[in-house]
Amino acid sequence: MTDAKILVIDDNKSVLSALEILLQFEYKSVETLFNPNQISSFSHMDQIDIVLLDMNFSAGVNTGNEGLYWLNEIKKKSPHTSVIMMTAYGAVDLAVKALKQGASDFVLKPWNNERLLTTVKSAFELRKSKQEIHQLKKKENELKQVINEDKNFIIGNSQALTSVLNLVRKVAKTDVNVLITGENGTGKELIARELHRLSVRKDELFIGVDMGSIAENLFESELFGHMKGAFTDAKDDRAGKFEAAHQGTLFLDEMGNLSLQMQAKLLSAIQNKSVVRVGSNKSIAVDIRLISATNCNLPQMVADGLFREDLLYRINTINIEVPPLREREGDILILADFFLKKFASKYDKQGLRINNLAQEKLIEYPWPGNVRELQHTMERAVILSEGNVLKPTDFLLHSKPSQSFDAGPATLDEMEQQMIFKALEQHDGNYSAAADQLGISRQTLYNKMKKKK
Ligand SMILES: Nc1ncnc2c1ncn2[C@@H]1O[C@H](COP(=O)(O)OP(=O)(O)OP(=O)(O)O)[C@@H](O)[C@H]1O
Repeated sequence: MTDAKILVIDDNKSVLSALEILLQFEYKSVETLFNPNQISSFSHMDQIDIVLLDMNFSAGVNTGNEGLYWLNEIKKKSPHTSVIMMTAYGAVDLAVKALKQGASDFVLKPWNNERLLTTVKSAFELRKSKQEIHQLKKKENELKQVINEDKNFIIGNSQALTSVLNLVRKVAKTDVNVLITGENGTGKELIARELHRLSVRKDELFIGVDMGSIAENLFESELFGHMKGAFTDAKDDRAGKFEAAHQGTLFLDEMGNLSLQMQAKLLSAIQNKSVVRVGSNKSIAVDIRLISATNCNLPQMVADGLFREDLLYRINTINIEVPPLREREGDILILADFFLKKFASKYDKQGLRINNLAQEKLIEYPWPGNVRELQHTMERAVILSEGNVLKPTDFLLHSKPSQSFDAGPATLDEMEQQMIFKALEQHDGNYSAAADQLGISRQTLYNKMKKKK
């Protein structure tokens, strides 16, 4: 017995009882209505899976208009209920009209029992898959909301940041490709998320890809996807980041870290607005808004033969330069206060404040690691704080080695961070040079920085 609810509506009582008997053998619940006027007061239409609806109710009238009218009323009450129209006058144009208005099928009277049961069965299958799609869409939307959640409060009111945000507002509504440049930790990803949040694509996904951390041999599979069996670890068909971002925004971070070979593949996908999964030969169209970011000087890299000019041209329709924190002096204390409150609440240390001397220290410091460094500095100060007032000695700042190393790092992690900041500072934020000095790969350095985000 199928767990479905059927409603039969017909002004002919013998039709009602014949259908009731027939359907009761197959379906768990069969209800009948003799008068279509009862449809308006029928309280649980949204729980009915299938309605079998007569097209002609008033005796002697066979235009089918009453049926179409009631079809409409049912759909208004419960859009996902499947309605099968029944008529003794098998006019094709009427059937077409009913189907156009949302009926799922058509049955001619007198009906053939077997055919009618098959029609009801298919209508029920259709109703089930529609319900599933509806549920999936609902889940998808909920997921999208969670994923796109407002992680991004852009804090600060310096002139430099205000100009950036004005540009962001202007550019967000368009679909042009944007390149965001600026030192590490200045807030480039936050700006990219803001562009997405203010765009027409805001209800779709924002997919971020860290180009610096993708190994060369996995590049194509990560970005364009793969087919099952395309390589040893390809256990299933998988969509890449481009496909995942379809209709949304694709954010490619650390663009300066791509080899020339990766650049060529990327350019081709951007130009063709399509991707081919590894192991397939079918091209899949993708509609994405592309935002890229880098801390490298790409025009200089073009001049040095390290970056393709045609790719730079493609990704850089509009350039948004995020200034370093030392050029946004007005933002330092506002950000410090923001992070102070955030971590005070996280570590249950409400009521903390920064004294004047410490505030001066924060303002004077050049913040080579920018906002990210300020964030870590505040977190550490909050964790280690003993009283309610944070003093200069509570802030361990790395650009003055004598100070910071004399004070001594609190943990191994801290020491690692100090060394990383110091190396980055010595090499003007150049990851490769800093990694060389530290004796680790650029990717490892990168992961260690990101781990602290
Ligand atoms: N104006 C801001 N307001 C609040 N938080 C900020 C701001 N700018 C940056 N942050 C925070 O600082 C951290 C670093 O920012 P983000 O990752 O956007 O920088 P980035 O320039 O993309 O860094 P990278 O170049 O290393 O990828 C994040 O935790 C971010 O939330």
